[in-house]
Amino acid sequence: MTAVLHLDHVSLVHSDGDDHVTALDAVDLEVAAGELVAVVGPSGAGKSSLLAVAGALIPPTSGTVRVGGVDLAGLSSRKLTALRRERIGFVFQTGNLVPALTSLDQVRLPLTFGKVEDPRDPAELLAEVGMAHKAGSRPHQLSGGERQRVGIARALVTRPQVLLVDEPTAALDRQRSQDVVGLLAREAHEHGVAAIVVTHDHDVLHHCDRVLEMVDGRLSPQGVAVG
Ligand SMILES: Nc1ncnc2c1ncn2[C@@H]1O[C@H](COP(=O)(O)OP(=O)(O)OP(=O)(O)O)[C@@H](O)[C@H]1O
Repeated sequence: MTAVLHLDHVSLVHSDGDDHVTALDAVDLEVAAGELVAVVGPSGAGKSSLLAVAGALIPPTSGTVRVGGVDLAGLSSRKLTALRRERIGFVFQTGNLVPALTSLDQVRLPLTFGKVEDPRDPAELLAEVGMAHKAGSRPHQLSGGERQRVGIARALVTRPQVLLVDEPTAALDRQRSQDVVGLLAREAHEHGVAAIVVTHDHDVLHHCDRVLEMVDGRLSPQGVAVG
């Protein structure tokens, strides 16, 4: 399998005056096209930092991040913005939808920021995530699970190579959590997306192809002590 997302010895140190916090400590990670990787771990372990670095939102302090073979360190801020828009999809805890927009317009939104080669059809995508019947609804008319589905469709409309998902089930009951993570797995597998989902929810891990654990900024296969 081809790895789409490569992190090679990535460290991230947050500095605040004389205070230094190592959020990521020499992280190596490869995620292949069509693979859903779960990252679990205690609060403050560095999981959000991992998504921020993998998603080209924060440059690492050291190490290399490559998306689709492109080393992010070599890119201007304009090129980084374009790469984020075209190749990376983000899904946040609560869906992060725009209050005034209908579900269909939420999914169209990423296509209005600039030219996208070969986007997916927003209406078809909405149907694929089981939300065609709510195409005209606004976020306040949707349940938490429905908002997440719309947020997932929005993240996928540009056909990203990489999908980064932060705690998608935090606000959901058990059944909806299963449905949402099952949907993420299906989308990753069927559309060849390299996906990472950060979660505290151990009930959804069976949907994922691999489970990694982050402790004190270090990443290891779940159940393996970090030394
Ligand atoms: N901007 C920042 N400045 C300073 N320290 C930061 C900053 N962002 C994160 N940190 C620190 O880096 C470490 C990792 O934080 P991060 O948010 O990545 O953890 P997390 O695993 O996502 O936690 P949670 O599960 O609570 O969301 C923590 O010690 C945190 O306090």
